[in-house]
Amino acid sequence: MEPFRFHNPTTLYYGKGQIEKHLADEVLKIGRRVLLLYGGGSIKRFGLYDKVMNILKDAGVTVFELGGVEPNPRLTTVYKGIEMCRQNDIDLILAVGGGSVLDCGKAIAMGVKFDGDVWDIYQRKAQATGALPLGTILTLAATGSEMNAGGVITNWETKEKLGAGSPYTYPAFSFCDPENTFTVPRDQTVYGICDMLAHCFEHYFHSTPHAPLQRHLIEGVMRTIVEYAKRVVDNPTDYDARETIMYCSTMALNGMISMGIVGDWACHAMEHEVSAVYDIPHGGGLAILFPHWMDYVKGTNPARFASLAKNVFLVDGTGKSDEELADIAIEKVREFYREIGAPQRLADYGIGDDQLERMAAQAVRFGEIGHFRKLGKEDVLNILRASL
Ligand SMILES: NC(=O)c1ccc[n+]([C@@H]2O[C@H](COP(=O)([O-])OP(=O)(O)OC[C@H]3O[C@@H](n4cnc5c(N)ncnc54)[C@H](O)[C@@H]3O)[C@@H](O)[C@H]2O)c1
Ligand SMILES: [Fe+2]
Repeated sequence: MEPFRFHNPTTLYYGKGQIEKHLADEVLKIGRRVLLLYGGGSIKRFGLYDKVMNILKDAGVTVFELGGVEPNPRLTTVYKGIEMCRQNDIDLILAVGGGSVLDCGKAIAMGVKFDGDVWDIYQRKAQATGALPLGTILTLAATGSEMNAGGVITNWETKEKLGAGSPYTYPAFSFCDPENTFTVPRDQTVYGICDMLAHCFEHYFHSTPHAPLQRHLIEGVMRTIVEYAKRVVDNPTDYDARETIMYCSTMALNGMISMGIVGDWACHAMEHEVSAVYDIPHGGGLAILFPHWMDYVKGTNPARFASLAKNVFLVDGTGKSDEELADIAIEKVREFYREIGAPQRLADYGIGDDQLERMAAQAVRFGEIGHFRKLGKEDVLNILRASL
C-alpha cells in the first residue's frame, strides 16, 4: 500500500427524514444568506424544491436562486454564479441535484474566493486559494461528488471538459435521501450506475498494488452494483434498491476505498474529451469506452482481470488460465452493460471518425493517461476507433 494522507471534512446525512431534521441547523452554522443552485425543473415537480424552501424560510434564511445548471455544467453558468455570490454577499451555496449541480457549486465556490479567472484552476495554470462553503442535497446516484472535492466543468466555447479539486471544495455537509432519486428517469439511472462502476474500475485497474482490504472493498462495491443494478433500473421506487445503489455511488468515489490510489484515470480522461464536444451523458460514454480499454490493456495484468471475473462476476476459475478469465471478465462487463441498457457505440451519438484525432490529442495534453498501462495519443486513438 502506498503511503497516504486522508482527510474528509464532509458531514454526511444518509436516509429518510434527515433533511427535515438537520438541514436548518447545518445551514445556520454557516450563515443566513444562501445561493440555492439547481438544474432543470425536476426538483420542483417532485416537491423537493418546496420542502427545502420552506425549511430555509422557517429558519429565517435569505435565499437567492440560480436554476438551469446544465448536465455537463458549463463555465458560463459558473461565471454567473460567482457574480451572484459576490453581488449578494452569499455565505453558503446549497446545491440541490445530481453531480452536475454539485460540481457547478464547487466551481462557483472556488471562483468567489479566487482573484482571477476560475477556469485557470481547471486548466492547471493556478491553484484554488479558498472556497465559499458548500452544502449539497443529492438527487441522483452517480458521481460521488457529495463526498469528494472534485468537480468537472465544460467550456463550451473551447470544447474542453476539465476536472479540478482542492482541499477547499469538500462539501461542508451533504444529504443523501434515496427517495429523492425515485424520479430519476430510467436512462439517467443507467448512466449513474455506469459512472459509479467506472469509478470502481479506475481504482481497481490501477498500477498501485492494493492492500487486501482495499481490494475487498472495491470488489464488494462492484459486486453490489452488479447485483442491484437491474432491480433499480426496473423498479425506480424500490427503496432498498435505490438506497443500496446510492450508497455504492458514494463509496465508489471517496477516499475510503481508494486511499493511496492516486493519479490520472484512463477512461475518464478519454470520456471528458467525448462529452466536451458531443454533450453525451458521462456514464454512457464510460460504458462505451471501458470494454474497449479493457481489451486494449488486458495483457498488462491478466491476473487483475481474472480477479474481476472470479470475485465480482463470481465465475468459477477452476482449470482456467488468467488470460482465459480476463476474456471472460470483459465479456461479463459487456453483458452487464447490455442487460441494463447502456449505450454501446460512440457512433450512436453522431460521433464520426473525423473527430477522434483531436479528442485523442486533447486527452493526453497534460501527459500520458492511465496507470495500469500508460496511454499515449496513438493508444487513445485506437481505443476511440474501436468504440465508434
Ligand atoms: N465530482 C465528481 O467526482 C464527478 C465524478 C464523475 C462525474 N462527474 C461529472 O458529473 C456530471 C454528471 O452528473 P450526474 O451523472 O449526477 O448527472 P447530472 O447531474 O448531469 O443529471 C443528469 C440529468 O438527470 C436529471 N435529474 C437529476 N436528479 C433527478 C431526479 N431526482 N429526478 C429526475 N431527474 C433528475 C438532471 O436534471 C439532468 O437532466 C458530469 O459532468 C460528470 O463529468 C463528477
Ligand atoms: Fe465519473
